[in-house]
Amino acid sequence: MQAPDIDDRYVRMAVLFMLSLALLGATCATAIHWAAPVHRPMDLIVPPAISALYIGLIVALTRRPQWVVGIARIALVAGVLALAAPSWLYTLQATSTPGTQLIDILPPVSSLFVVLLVMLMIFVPGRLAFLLAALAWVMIALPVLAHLLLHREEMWSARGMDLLMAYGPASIMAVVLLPVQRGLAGKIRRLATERQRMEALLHRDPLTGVQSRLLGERRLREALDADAPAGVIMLDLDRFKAINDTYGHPVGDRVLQAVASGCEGLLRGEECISRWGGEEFLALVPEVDASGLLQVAERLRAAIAGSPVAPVQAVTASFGATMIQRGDTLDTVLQRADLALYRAKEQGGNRVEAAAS
Ligand SMILES: Nc1nc2c(ncn2[C@@H]2O[C@H](COP(=O)(O)OP(=O)(O)OP(=O)(O)O)[C@@H](O)[C@H]2O)c(=O)[nH]1
Repeated sequence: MQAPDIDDRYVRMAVLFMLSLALLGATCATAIHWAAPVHRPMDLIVPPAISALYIGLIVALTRRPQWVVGIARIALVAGVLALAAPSWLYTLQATSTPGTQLIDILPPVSSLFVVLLVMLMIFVPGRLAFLLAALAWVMIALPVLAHLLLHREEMWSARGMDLLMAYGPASIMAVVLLPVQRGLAGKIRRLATERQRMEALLHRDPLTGVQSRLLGERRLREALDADAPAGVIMLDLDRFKAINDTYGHPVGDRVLQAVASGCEGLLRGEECISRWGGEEFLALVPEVDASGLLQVAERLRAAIAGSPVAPVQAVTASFGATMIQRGDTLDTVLQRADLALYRAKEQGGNRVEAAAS
């Protein structure tokens, strides 16, 4: 069976809480039955046996948290059996012993039945949950309800009405409403996955596969906010229009892809490159000084110029590099890088220019 996809830690806490409560209930029942003047064999066996089992399950859960779903299911099966035994036994006793009323002798376990159904709906996947809920209802609720319907004076008593509500409408509500909640939870999970997918798409440039401008701007803002040295390099392919015009757009696309992946491959650690527009890219270089930044730019320039993309004979790019300065905004730092890039273009391209500080 597939484990439900809910937050693991929360589920473990909930199961531990449920087991502890059940243990407390079973221990109290054990003490009460031992102290009672009349000892029925079942009262002396079921509560201590359940207590021992739940102690074992709590120990197992603390040692092997990853077993949580299996442990919860064992607890559920034990719970069904522990609730079914008194239901049948006390009903038979009340029916067969004149003067004995079921509402007087049945232990106060009807609310536990509703809790059991809720846990079933949470921990058992798909249709099996409904099947088990129906089985639990037949094993636990049916004998009590049948007895009450056949003994109207018991049914109309306060305890009788309480049992009727718990084993009737309250149980049905749990079985009907929880799958609705489960469906909504599934929908929320699907939406979250879809959102992650959309975000991933927004963060990648579809043609080159490097970071999108959106993510690039976000990283640049983070660098502006951080109190650490960093620099940016704006690069623009030289005479790219001519490449498109001569060899066609598909070749131009291949050049962009080759340049992007080549540059990305040369960057290290936290350094990153984003496609800024058409044939323009922006590299962000954290933890660098001015001369280190120029070295990175020079490395990129040489790599592009040294790796022609067939059939294009020569691919080169111009670079404008600037350090991020105190008080810079996105606009001011980009403007400085742009001006430096413009100077590199003016001087014939295939060169790196540092921004005037
Ligand atoms: N193949 C291809 N071409 C693109 C893409 N985006 C923009 N371009 C082209 O890039 C060219 C940019 O031309 P320009 O701005 O004149 O730049 P340039 O020819 O490189 O000139 P300089 O920058 O001055 O060297 C245009 O022809 C655009 O159509 C793209 O995704 N794929």
